[in-house]
Amino acid sequence: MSVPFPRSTIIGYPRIGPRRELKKALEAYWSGQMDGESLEREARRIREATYARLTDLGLDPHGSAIPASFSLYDQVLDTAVVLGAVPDRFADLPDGDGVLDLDAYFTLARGDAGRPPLEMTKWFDTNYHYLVPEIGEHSPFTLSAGTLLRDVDEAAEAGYRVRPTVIGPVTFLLLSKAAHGAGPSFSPLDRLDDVLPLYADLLRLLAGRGVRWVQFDEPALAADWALPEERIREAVGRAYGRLAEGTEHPAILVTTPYGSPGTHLAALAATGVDAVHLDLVRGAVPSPADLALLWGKTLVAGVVDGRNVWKADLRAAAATLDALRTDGVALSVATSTSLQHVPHDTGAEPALDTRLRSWLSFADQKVREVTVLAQHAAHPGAVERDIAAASRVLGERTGARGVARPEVRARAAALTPSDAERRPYPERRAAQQAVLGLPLLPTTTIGSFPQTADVRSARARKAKGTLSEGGYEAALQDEIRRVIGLQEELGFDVLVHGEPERNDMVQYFAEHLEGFDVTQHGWVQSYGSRCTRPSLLWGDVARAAPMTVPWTSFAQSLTDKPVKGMLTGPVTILAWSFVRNDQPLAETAVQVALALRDEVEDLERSGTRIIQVDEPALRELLPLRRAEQAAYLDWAVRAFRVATSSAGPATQIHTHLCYSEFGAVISAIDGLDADVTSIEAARSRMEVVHDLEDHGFGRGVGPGVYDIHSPRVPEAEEIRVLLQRAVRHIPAAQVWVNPDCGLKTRGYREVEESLRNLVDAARAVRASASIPG
Ligand SMILES: Nc1nc2c(c(=O)[nH]1)N[C@@H](CNc1ccc(C(=O)N[C@@H](CCC(=O)N[C@@H](CCC(=O)N[C@@H](CCC(=O)O)C(=O)O)C(=O)O)C(=O)O)cc1)CN2
Ligand code: MET
Ligand SMILES: [Zn+2]
Repeated sequence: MSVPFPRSTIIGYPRIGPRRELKKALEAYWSGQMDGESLEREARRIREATYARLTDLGLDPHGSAIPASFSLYDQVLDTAVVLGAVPDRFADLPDGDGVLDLDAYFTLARGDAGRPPLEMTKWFDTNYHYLVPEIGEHSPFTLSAGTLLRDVDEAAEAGYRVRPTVIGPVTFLLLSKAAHGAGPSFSPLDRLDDVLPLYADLLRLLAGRGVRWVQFDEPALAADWALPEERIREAVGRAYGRLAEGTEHPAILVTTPYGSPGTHLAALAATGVDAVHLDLVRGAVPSPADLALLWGKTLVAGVVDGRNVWKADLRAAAATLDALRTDGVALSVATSTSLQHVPHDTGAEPALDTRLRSWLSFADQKVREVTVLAQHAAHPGAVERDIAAASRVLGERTGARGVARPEVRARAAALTPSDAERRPYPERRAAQQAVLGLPLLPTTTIGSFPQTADVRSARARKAKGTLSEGGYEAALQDEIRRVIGLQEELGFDVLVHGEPERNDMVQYFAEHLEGFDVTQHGWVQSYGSRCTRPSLLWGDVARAAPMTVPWTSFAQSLTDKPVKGMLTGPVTILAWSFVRNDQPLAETAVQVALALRDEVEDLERSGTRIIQVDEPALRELLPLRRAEQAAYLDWAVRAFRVATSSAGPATQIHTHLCYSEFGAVISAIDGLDADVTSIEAARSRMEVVHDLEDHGFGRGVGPGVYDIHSPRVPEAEEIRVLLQRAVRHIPAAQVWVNPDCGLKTRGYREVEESLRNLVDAARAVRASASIPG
């Protein structure tokens, strides 16, 4: 019999540190300013501080309630390393005593001169990015559990019995891609039987270290995949049937965050696993029949939202827990997902409006909510005061000024279909060509130029008050002058102002729109050491004044070439913010769209002839279950069109997409009705042009020809080959030439050279392309 599962837990905690200590240590190490020993020491300090903090907040330090969920870079990479699933090109990396050396680990994550890193992609429907393991038909697996064992021992030394967390075998293989050279019918899940013995060995090793509970994360069970559902269900049953066999292993918790496991729940419940976690925020509350399946196990009820920052409705959560009370099923309380998606502590935000702050719950506050609800589950009525206090706050939030603004709602309600409709494309195309007179294969960039240390430091000094508004503005104008000058010198056809005024493409707009607030320290890991501060969208959204017009107009005053206005689209603004949870996303999207519509009108009025509205997160919010996708794409496309459709026919609307595979949503992209769509393509060697061709995409497209995620400078010849490939599949008259994405994370040296090569390549192809019609 296993030891009981703790009454309260969380399934993961932020790793970056309350003041981004891990980010700073990693970047210092990578730049050679910190040695490996110091980095390891800092990481250990962060882990121990986390255990101490979680103990203070009420998790049992000895009862396996604290997850050992730390990672130096990414949890999927960590599991790949545990399984020895390292692609061939890294075969020569040193691996001493079962612990991959630090530099080897970072080489997998970041690549080196001769080797590209593992590919990075979105983690479910979040703004977190994981590294994609590459699994071939015969890739060897070898257990390398050193880091996991070290974490357990180190915690024990400090007085904690923690719960190791690993990505479960089904999710690990579903998230992997087939290694280069695998047959067309191969899928990494075919290797399930080859990884299970390693997982079983791992369990034995952990048991030997005194571990009582192990957590296997299986978020993949909450999504639909290309493989048939039965195939995955069978894999779940086989995997956990095997791992839960016998008694010589720690008890097993399987988590299913980000949605409902659907029919996989029965498969899981039929195995000997000891506890199952359900996401009861995004996923459905199980029926009595489903509950009966869990007889003899612990149901770890994820009732506290791990994706959002609003104080929990404790009364509703308590009612959910009451409904789950079932004979023979032990109940434990948890978060719906890992807390890696939320900032550490609202206590770090003294500058935030006190009213708004009282509505918020970051990671540390959520741990408290979990422990309060666990007390309710054990002794109904015991925490009535806390529950009543939470309801009071919720009531205040509902009635607070700015949360429901009649004029904003009336405007959204008055929208008609024609407000989301522009003139037919052929008419627009002719009008735009008359105004713009662009050459074949026009060249442009995606918007941002390198964010220099000077620009960031100017922004930090302005925030501190040591640089005046005027001084800041002058510094940014200097930067815009440099960016315009550079683009003119390089010979670009459509220029940008470079976005130096933006700390982040979403936060900048949040700082200028009503209904939003921003935090000082609310950082959330996006990938590796990179973080964002998601904005807080708490009220009805409206635009008080133009947000971008002065910068764009200033840039336009410096050149005769057209300067593109640059906005972030409604879906992306929602995806990268913490959004109010008291109304459907679709309604909030329309409000943001209307605020952007005002900006589009002002840009147009000030003489801007081209306006780009970025939607890199269009694919990110796509529901994990197919059945819900059409409804989402419908409102997402409509929001974009509401934002852009007031533009006259001669105004050219661009959009930009990146950070995802867009093949699955090509129809929706077409539905945006943008005149020009730039889309990430260089990293995948132009694969997307096939999707565009098959779809018969009829308007302008700029498949990226320069991978901006790496400091490598592409040769003109290489870019020319990509462009040639593009014009073989898409009529040259439709093709634009641009990088994959913005240049803000790059340095000027490599950018200048790369852009010069890009313009050279465009000229070469222009000279050779036949102009149809
Ligand atoms: N929100 C969002 N999500 C996104 C993206 C994106 O651009 N934005 N891109 C995709 C990939 N994700 C990314 C996420 C973050 C970064 C990134 O570079 N983040 C920066 C922070 C950018 C920022 O907010 N900068 C601020 C504040 C920077 C800062 O740390 N300031 C220092 C002081 C600065 C100084 O004195 O030099 C401090 O506060 O301590 C600014 O420029 O003003 C980082 O982690 O370092 C890149 C890609 C998908 N999701
Ligand atoms: N306009 C933005 C930029 O160039 C688009 C970025 S998409 C992540 O940075
Ligand atoms: Zn982009």
